[in-house]
Amino acid sequence: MAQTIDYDKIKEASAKYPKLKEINYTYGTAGFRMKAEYLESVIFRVGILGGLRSKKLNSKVIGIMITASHNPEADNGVKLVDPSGEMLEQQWEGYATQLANAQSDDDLIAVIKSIVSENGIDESKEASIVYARDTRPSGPKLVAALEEGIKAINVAGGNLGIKSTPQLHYFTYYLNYCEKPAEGSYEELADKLYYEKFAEAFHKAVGDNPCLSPIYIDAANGVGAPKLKELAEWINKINNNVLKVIIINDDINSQGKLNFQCGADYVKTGQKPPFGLTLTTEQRAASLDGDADRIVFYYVDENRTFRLLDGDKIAALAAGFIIELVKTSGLDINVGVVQTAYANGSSHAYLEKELKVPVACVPTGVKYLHHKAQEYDVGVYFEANGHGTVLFSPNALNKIHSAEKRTAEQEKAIKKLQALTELINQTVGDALSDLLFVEAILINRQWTFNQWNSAYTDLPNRLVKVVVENRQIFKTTNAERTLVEPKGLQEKIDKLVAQYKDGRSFVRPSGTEDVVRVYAEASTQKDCDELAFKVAGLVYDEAGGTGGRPSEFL
Ligand SMILES: CC(=O)N[C@H]1[C@@H](OP(=O)(O)O)O[C@H](CO)[C@@H](O)[C@@H]1O
Ligand SMILES: [Mg+2]
Repeated sequence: MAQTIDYDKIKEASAKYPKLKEINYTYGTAGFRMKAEYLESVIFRVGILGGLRSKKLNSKVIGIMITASHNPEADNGVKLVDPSGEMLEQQWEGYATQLANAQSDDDLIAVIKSIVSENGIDESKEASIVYARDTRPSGPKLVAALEEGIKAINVAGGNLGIKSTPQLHYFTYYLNYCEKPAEGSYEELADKLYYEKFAEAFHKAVGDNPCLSPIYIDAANGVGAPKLKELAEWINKINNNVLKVIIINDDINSQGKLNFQCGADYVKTGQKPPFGLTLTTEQRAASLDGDADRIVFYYVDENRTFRLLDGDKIAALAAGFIIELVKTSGLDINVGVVQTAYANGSSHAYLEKELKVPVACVPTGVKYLHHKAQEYDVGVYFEANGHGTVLFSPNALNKIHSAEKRTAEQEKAIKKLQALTELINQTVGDALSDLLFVEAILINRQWTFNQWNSAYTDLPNRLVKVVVENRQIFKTTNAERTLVEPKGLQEKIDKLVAQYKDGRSFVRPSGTEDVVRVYAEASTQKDCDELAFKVAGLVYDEAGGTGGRPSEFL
């Protein structure tokens, strides 16, 4: 197919997807995300942008995912994925915003032409895109808009159908950097290659250790339900019963249920089990989010206290296991952990003092964590909310996969490391891959959740939202832990924090919601709540709080 850009064709197609005048779109931390009915023109244009990006990168395949993750079912969103499976490069986020906001069809053409000229894009280059969607009812209509965009810019598009976000990331990477698949539809291949890879790696990582008790998985009534079911079947086809998952909240066809009173975000924020799950002390459970790229684990202890094993706990488990294997193997590989300011203070202290591993703190948003993690041979990164993965550098992969002349013990450790490099989805945080590697570590250690949890005790913490007139006036530094503006506010926060044992609090504008977030922790829940609501009250009173002062603010 000749793939030159036909601007008249784009203009004609664009007329069917006029921009909604009153809306100002921003490609934020998680791409474009809002009520689904506002997104058609945006997604049409994202199809065009994907074509331009592919042409710019010498015909490499670009991924596009239509999802709004843990948001309510009525929302939707879209994000682009670069050829290696990473998030879209930052400069192009700006182009995405410009394209989405072009008012008329002529403006749109002008923006496209400026992107072409700024980037020296060869318009005649071949280009291709693969795209997928989650289970939201608005998905098919938005896919149709995307396909119109892809057609308008005359590039090849491959529809993967319903997939988890990490599957789309992995398949995009696969098409660009692995053997080209010989036959079969992309929709089927994107499942098969994924299941095959992770099922085999899981068996390698588990070895012949005895398996654990069943784990209940709350799939948030999202795409994780069918995908995990198939993945588990694939795993148990190789060796029956090695992974026993009981999937709940698996109804992907029922209106309004997606992420409703269930899912990783609900459990993490509310510190309680999802709808449909009453836990006994023996039960192990985990929750995915709506597009299956986050996971948190939990159980109730012998006092019937709910215990959450969040992203910080996953990072500690993974780092501890990998460090031990690296030591035993005798390989010269460094390990580092990357967190954000939301990581619990106890987890930070445990990593630095007990595991003696370097810990970096970066601004919120997976792309910052991912990039920082690339600086280590093995970079473990997790947001407290359960989104994260482990990256092995080319240097580390080379050492792990070509180590020779070792003792039996070293050999065993190296084999485990090799298995982990395959078991972990290194393109992006992946709830299903994370589930498998957590289970593999626990199986190797023969640990209960309680043993995993005992590494350190979380400091009580509280996250509060404050609605303000203009969140753009909040400027931070020091990986978002210190406010620079509004001037003088940080000093006042510091004075409050100083009144509490183990007190810590910081304030930052959200990148995904029109609110300012206040985080606080302290040695008791009572102190921590008091600190959080005092800081929230301070922000409300001194920095343009609006919509009524919530009664709990102090
Ligand atoms: C405190 C918190 O959980 N923040 C979330 C949230 O970002 P905010 O910028 O805080 O709105 O959404 C991001 C995208 O999903 C996620 O990466 C991040 O961890
Ligand atoms: Mg998600």
